[in-house]
Amino acid sequence: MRTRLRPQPVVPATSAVMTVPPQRRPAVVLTDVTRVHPGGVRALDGVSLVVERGSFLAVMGPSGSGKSTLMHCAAGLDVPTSGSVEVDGVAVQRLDETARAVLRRERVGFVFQSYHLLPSLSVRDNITLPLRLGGRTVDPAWLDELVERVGLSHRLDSRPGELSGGQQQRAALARALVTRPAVVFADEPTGALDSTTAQQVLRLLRELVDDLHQTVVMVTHDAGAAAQAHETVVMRDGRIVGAVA
Ligand SMILES: Nc1ncnc2c1ncn2[C@@H]1O[C@H](COP(=O)(O)OP(=O)(O)OP(=O)(O)O)[C@@H](O)[C@H]1O
Repeated sequence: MRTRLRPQPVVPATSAVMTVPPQRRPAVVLTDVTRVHPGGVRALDGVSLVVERGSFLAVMGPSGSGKSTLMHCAAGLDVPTSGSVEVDGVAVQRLDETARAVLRRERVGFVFQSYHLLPSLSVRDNITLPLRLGGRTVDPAWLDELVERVGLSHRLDSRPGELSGGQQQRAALARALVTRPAVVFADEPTGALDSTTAQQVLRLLRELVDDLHQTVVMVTHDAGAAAQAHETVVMRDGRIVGAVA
C-alpha cells in the first residue's frame, strides 16, 4: 500500500523527514490528529495517515464523517486541536496564518467541484495564476506539457465561460499542478459533471499521478470515482475505519 495508516514514525516526524531527500518525503503525514470544532463536535478523532508521494488516495464516508475536516487539516486550511500535520516535511501547526497561506500557495494544489476559475481571465492566465501570485516565473516547457496533457493547448486564449464543464475542470487540474505541488486536494472534483465526462476527468487525474508522479487526495461520495484511485480510506465518526487498495 502506498498510503500507510500504521505504523507511525517512532521518532518525531519532523526530525525523521529532515534526513529524507525531498523527492522521497511523504507528501502528507497526519499523526493522531483530533479536531474539535467550536460547539464541541469532534470531527476528527485521532486520525493517523501517511500519504506517499506519487499516490492517489480517495477519502470516502457518509456525510458528517469528517472528510472535509480531514482535507482542511491536511491542506493547512485548518489546524488540529491536537496531533500533528506535516505537508512536504513542514509542520503545519507551527506556522502562523500567513506562513500557512504561503505553504498552501507553493506546495498544495486545490481542485473544487465548481472549478473556481476566474471568468475574466483567459485559460492560460487562470492556469498560471498561482505562480504569478507567488511572484514566480512560468516554466514554458512545464506549462506546455501540462496543457497538452489536459487537452487544452488550443483553448489557452479562451475564457472559462467558453469551455465545457469537463474542459473547465481540466483547466483547474492544470492550475492545481502548475506549481508542481507536493500534493493536490480534490474536493468532489467530478460532482458537477455528467458520468462520461466525470470518468474522463478521473482517468486524466490518474494519468497525471502515474505519469508525472503527482500526489492526489480526493474526497468523494462516488465509489466509481474512488475506483480510479490507488487506494481508498473510509471514514466514520471522525475516524478511518477501513482502507481498500
Ligand atoms: N466549522 C464547523 N463548526 C462546527 N462544526 C463543524 C464545522 N465543520 C464541520 N463541522 C461538523 O463536523 C463534523 C464533520 O464535518 P465534515 O464537514 O468534516 O464532514 P464530511 O464528511 O465532509 O461531510 P459532507 O460529506 O456532508 O461534506 C460534522 O458533524 C459537522 O457538522
